[in-house]
Amino acid sequence: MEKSSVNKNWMSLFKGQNPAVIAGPCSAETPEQVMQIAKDLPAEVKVFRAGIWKPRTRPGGFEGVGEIGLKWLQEVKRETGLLLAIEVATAKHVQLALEHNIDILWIGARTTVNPFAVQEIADALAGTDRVVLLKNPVNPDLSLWMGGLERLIKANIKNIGAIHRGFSTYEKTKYRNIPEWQIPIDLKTQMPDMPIFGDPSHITGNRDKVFEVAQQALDLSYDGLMIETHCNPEKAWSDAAQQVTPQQLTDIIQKLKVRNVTDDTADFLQQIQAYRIRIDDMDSKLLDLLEKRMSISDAIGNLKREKNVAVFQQERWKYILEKMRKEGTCLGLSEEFIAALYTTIHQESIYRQNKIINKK
Ligand SMILES: C=C(O[C@@H]1C=C(C(=O)O)C=C[C@H]1O)C(=O)O
Repeated sequence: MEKSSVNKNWMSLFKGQNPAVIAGPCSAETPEQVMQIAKDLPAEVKVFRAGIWKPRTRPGGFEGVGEIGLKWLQEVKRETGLLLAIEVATAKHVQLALEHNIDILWIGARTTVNPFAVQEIADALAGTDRVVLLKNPVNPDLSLWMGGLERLIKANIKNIGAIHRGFSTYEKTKYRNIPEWQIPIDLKTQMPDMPIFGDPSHITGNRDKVFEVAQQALDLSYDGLMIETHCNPEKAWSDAAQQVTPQQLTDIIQKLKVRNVTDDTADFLQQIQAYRIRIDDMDSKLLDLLEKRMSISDAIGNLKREKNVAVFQQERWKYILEKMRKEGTCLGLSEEFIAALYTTIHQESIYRQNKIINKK
């Protein structure tokens, strides 16, 4: 990965606003609609978004106004000075976006899943100085997300970034697309210079929850937010449930707390250092205990080998998981955490015993 070729300089488009906010309707509907929303947006917003071509899950829905909408957006830019952001999904979209001086082009989650499609767009944009943002793929696959970004980098597109819009699930959950925060955290770890935007509208699918997810994104030091905004959300031609009004967006931006990367005061540094020493000490003890537990599991593995007993013991595993769930929740630890922790421990334990039992 050519890490050094990613830069955040293009973030200056947001004129120092923190958080950087891209806002506007899910879809451009009419010239009046885009202009009204653009004019009503709070002054903190410097980039106007609107979908021109809409990839719908099933045919028959509103598929976007198409090319004509680009002229309406140009009018918005002329009148308000807002920069423009749209989604592109094909080389043709890219060509039209470039011709109409769109400043930020984003690649949607349904496109990111297809490396051929991302490559086609990267080729069409090769060497551009426009900003290109890539949404995460709909499925929780970090490599696919990174692979798309790498295709943009390889096409010598300098001004790039990622958008976290959450991941599809078959089950109904609290949100429309589950955030799986660990995936963008891993992306940040692997591509530290990559600017990342949160898309609370698509994660939540519900305007009442946009604030909480936007705040969570800022708590993780995201560089910006994309928030769908419409003057009459209930009547919107697409994504009616998740769009906020310009007034609601103003309230959200005012309420959001931007976290500092760190704090230089002696008081903070002293306190955090003291805590971290304790955590380091406990981590060493945890590892020591885990190693001791694995040694006992190895001994059980040897015993099973001698007596020809199966490695996986369903009843015992069920008992441990239940017991630890109960003890854990009494201690204020979440059930999910206990389940994930013990599943990992059990997997390793099984893996080691398997090796022992099959040793030549
Ligand atoms: C350690 C054992 O083997 C396996 C590993 C377990 C564990 O690590 O706790 C529990 C049950 C078995 O699936 C055992 O049989 O007790």
